[in-house]
Amino acid sequence: MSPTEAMPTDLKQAALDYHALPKPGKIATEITKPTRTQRDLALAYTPGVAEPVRAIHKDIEAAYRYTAKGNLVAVITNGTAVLGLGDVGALAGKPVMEGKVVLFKAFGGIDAFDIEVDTHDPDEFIETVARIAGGFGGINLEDIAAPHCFRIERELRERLDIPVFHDDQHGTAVIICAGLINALRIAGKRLEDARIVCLGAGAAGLASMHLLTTLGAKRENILMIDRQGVIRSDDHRANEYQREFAADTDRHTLADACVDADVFVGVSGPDLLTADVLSTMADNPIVFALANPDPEIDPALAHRTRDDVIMATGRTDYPNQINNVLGFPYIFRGALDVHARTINDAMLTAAVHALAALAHEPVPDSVLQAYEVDTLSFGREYFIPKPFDPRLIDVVPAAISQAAIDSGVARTDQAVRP
Ligand SMILES: NC(=O)C1=CN([C@@H]2O[C@H](COP(=O)(O)OP(=O)(O)OC[C@H]3O[C@@H](n4cnc5c(N)ncnc54)[C@H](OP(=O)(O)O)[C@@H]3O)[C@@H](O)[C@H]2O)C=CC1
Ligand SMILES: CC(=O)C(=O)O
Ligand SMILES: [Mg+2]
Repeated sequence: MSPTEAMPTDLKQAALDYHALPKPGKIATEITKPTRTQRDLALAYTPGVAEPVRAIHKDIEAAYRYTAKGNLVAVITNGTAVLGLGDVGALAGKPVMEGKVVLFKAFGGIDAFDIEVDTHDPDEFIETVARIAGGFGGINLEDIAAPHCFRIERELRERLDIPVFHDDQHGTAVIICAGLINALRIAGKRLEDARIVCLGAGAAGLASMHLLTTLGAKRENILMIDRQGVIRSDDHRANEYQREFAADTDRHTLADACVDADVFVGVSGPDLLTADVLSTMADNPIVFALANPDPEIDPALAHRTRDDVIMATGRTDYPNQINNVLGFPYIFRGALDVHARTINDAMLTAAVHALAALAHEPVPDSVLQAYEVDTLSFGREYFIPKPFDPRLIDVVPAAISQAAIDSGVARTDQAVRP
């Protein structure tokens, strides 16, 4: 039985009530200026509002000074890969997008709007986003299925001079890399030698394996798998993005691939890693079962199967939550603080190392209280910071802003937080 099937009905009902009451949805807008008097209105609206209009007309960079642009991110989806639920359509993706808006605000202090674009045509999607992007300081693409997500992100990056960031690719990649650096240390293994199996060769899988190789993982040690099996160089079905990882191997199935593997990364769907297959992995196997809401293997089953397993999921209710919530609020915070034009690999790498290092530091009491535990210290049950860690907002954005400045993509060389 998967964890969600095991989820009590009252929790499912509580989730529906949470979203419905006391008023529908999870977000609203907030006014930041006085609006009580005739004079307030004359400033906020006509005639006063004409002054910032003229200033921006003369110099578009003035939008950062006179509008909410600099602290505003659009969370945009087409609903084609919503969590692990698949192509549920743009509107059904809205609760997740509102959720991302909540997390941007709660963890990053960033204002965000969710936008659901109802099209399966990547060109229509790109055109829609490009035309509304100017009012935002950044674009967070969310839950857009591979392979369209790759072209959508590349073309929008080329067209826009604000960060365009596909969270499921790069946010996930950052957290997987940070978690894996630390998990490998616990296992007593090196990234350079690790034999890695990645189940899911879509947005999250391909971006994560790509970032891992830039950090030292060997491409020849990685096997990528989708519904058809291992992506091999002698089959011709791989798309242009998967071909980077097409392997010279006679292993065809997930079971073949996992024999003696050091690491399993699951970014696919529920209950796909069986106990039998986990049994064949190398000693101290690292299992990141990251599909949401149901992981590739129930952690309880994994621990019953192997007492040496080093385990993480994408969920909040188990130890070691490898989830992009640890990434996007802080990555955008660091980027917005220096009005960055883009988010590049140097910034992602800075985030990886900042997150990995923080897990080695003593854990603040507020985190222990939030998780109702007496102690947490670096080890099998804690190798990635908790989302409620109050140090994240200082440590990660600072590393991102500095990397943006050093790599020449910041508009200012001093971080300014609105
Ligand atoms: N913890 C976290 O922070 C994150 C977790 N995820 C999770 O990762 C999963 C994938 O997301 P994303 O990459 O955006 O989606 P995509 O649609 O881009 O890719 C999904 C990939 O998973 C493969 N897959 C799906 N079901 C199976 C299966 N039964 N057997 C083998 N392969 C399968 C697909 O193969 P095929 O093409 O053959 O169908 C495809 O390669 C989701 O469950 C999502 O919740 C994603 C981002 C962040
Ligand atoms: C966490 C997330 O972004 C996902 O599962 O799609
Ligand atoms: Mg997502």
